Amino acid sequence: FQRRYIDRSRRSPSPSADNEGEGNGAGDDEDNYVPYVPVRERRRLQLEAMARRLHGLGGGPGSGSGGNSASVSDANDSDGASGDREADSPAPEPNLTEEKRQEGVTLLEMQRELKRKADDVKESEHTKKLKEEAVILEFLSDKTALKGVSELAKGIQYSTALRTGWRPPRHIASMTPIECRAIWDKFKILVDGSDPPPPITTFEVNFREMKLPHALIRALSKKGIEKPTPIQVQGLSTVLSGRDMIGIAFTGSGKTLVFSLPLIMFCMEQERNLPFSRGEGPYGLILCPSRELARQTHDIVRYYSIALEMEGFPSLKVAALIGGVNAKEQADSMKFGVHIVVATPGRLIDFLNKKLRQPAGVSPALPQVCRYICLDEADRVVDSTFEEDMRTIFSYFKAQRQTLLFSATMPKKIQQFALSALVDPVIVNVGRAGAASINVTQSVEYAKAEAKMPKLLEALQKTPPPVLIFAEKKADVDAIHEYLLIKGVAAVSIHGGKDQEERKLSFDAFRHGERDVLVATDVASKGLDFPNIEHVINYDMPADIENYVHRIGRTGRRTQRGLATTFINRQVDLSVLLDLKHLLIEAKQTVPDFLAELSRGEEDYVNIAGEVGCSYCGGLGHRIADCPKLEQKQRMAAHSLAKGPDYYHGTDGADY
Ligand SMILES: Nc1ncnc2c1ncn2[C@@H]1O[C@H](COP(=O)(O)OP(=O)(O)OP(=O)(O)O)[C@@H](O)[C@H]1O
Repeated sequence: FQRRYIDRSRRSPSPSADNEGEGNGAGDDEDNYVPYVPVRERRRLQLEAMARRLHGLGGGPGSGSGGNSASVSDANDSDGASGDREADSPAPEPNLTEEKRQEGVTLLEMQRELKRKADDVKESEHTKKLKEEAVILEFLSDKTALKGVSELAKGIQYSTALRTGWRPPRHIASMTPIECRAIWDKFKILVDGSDPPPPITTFEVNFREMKLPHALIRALSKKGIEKPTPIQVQGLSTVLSGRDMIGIAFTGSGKTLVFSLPLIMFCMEQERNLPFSRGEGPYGLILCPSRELARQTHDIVRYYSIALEMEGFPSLKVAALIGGVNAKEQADSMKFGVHIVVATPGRLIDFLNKKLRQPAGVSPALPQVCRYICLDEADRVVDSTFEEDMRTIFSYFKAQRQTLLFSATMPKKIQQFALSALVDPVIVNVGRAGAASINVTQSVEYAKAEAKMPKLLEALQKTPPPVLIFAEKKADVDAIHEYLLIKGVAAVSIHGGKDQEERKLSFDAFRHGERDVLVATDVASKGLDFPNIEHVINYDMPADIENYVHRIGRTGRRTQRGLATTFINRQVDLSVLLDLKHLLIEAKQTVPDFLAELSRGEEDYVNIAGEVGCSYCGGLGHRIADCPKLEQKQRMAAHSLAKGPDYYHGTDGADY
């Protein structure tokens, strides 16, 4: 299994991989066969030989038994990486050792000197690698800013964040930096950016802390929401203060409320001051990568705004612009003014480009008055729609707005892309961007293609329903769905090839517990919050590790625990498997032997000076220079140049 992967690797194998993957050359020349000696053993033999040589020379300072044993134990104590290098580097020549010995240098000192040199080499290699990566990243970043056309034309550069009427209560605002840091440390929150607003640790009922209305606190309470999660502790005060923000936190950790609640509060304030009239709005725009997620977010925003309206607050109009649904009806719903629009990017662009017939009175340039834009699952939105589409959307803005990006996975590349749209942002991290939720137990099983279906039935026995099954291809989703129905399992399915009505029916049946199993492509992997999913089964490993993180994040939400089972086999790309291996290690999960054995020497560069993994896709098992996703994207971009701009559209990724 391992050999196959090493053979399929696009990179030239490392010397150690050559040794391990001797299948290629084995038998070519049996006379030349040299048995493999493990590194630790080689190092021990070398040290023994050196010690013998020193004994043979009659001893001296540091060469007595005490000196030797100190050298050996010191070498054994050193970490594996440096040990490997020492073992691979040639042993000191006997005459050199003798020379040094005569200079009074002990074996221990020589050993330390060798280690220091090896570390220096390693450090300069790492610095070089980091510089190379910065150049690649720089090369990949398009210099066209994510801004409105008029801003670009007039050279407008905003330097301060928008101001809102919200202020933290005095006892919170007066917290010292040390007090803030203590809260961040307690909740494991990393905050970056100038002068971040203070964290707030409770949704205090009597207006004192987050200053949310009682009606909203009650509506939260009805959903079992009493205390803020870590991303809410820092995120809500940041957004309520009007600051731009990048919010990164585990799947199921409550990011949706961080951008929804402040937006509702801002719209209430607007509506109170100057009610929206016919054709006006929206004030806020939320972009989602899939229709189902857009619908879910729309429903959440409606739930809280209706709860407020029932208690005497102004009525807010919330509209959805979602592909696959009657466009005229959607446009009509905005006729009388709209406060908040939740959209998928494709339908929004059609709307902005006036491809859709708009009823009289509806503003053709939607974001003209828009002061708030949020990209939920931001990396997925940008990834699936392309940066160009984002530029189109941003080009319609006419004034400064508050810009927010949220996701559980947010590679550096995406953060860099977004920076031109952000003004003095605050970056809030709870856990590493791209880390899997710690509430999910991850199990990885080897399954040959033909054994997957029976194994699926076995996996379904592991937990009670509801269970989500993911597959990469639409055809596989259909095949699994049919198989499960034949076996008597109450299953439904969704993918990008089904019409919207069918998708909605399946989705609702599963959400309301009328069906036990939902089989889906990645359209259902991002952001969807089905209640109490017990088990996520990956019928196949997704082509990129971020999708894996999103898929398994459909279970283990809030504080619940969940199980994820993933089938892998030799068809999976080596890079993706290495990403998976390191993700499992990071999450302290059991790594099966067949995965643990896979290696191409990546351990040495998974973490370079604190920079972990690939800055393009976030995978932990490779660096940007070896990123399979980047490679594929560039190949596809070359194709699309030949085929025209619509080449990508219509896939499950671009779920318009
Ligand atoms: N403070 C809270 N206490 C308890 N439950 C909460 C809290 N905040 C949100 N929730 C609930 O947690 C669930 C997950 O929230 P949400 O969908 O916002 O997560 P997310 O971080 O956006 O996940 P994903 O990355 O998958 O999109 C929802 O059911 C939500 O109602």
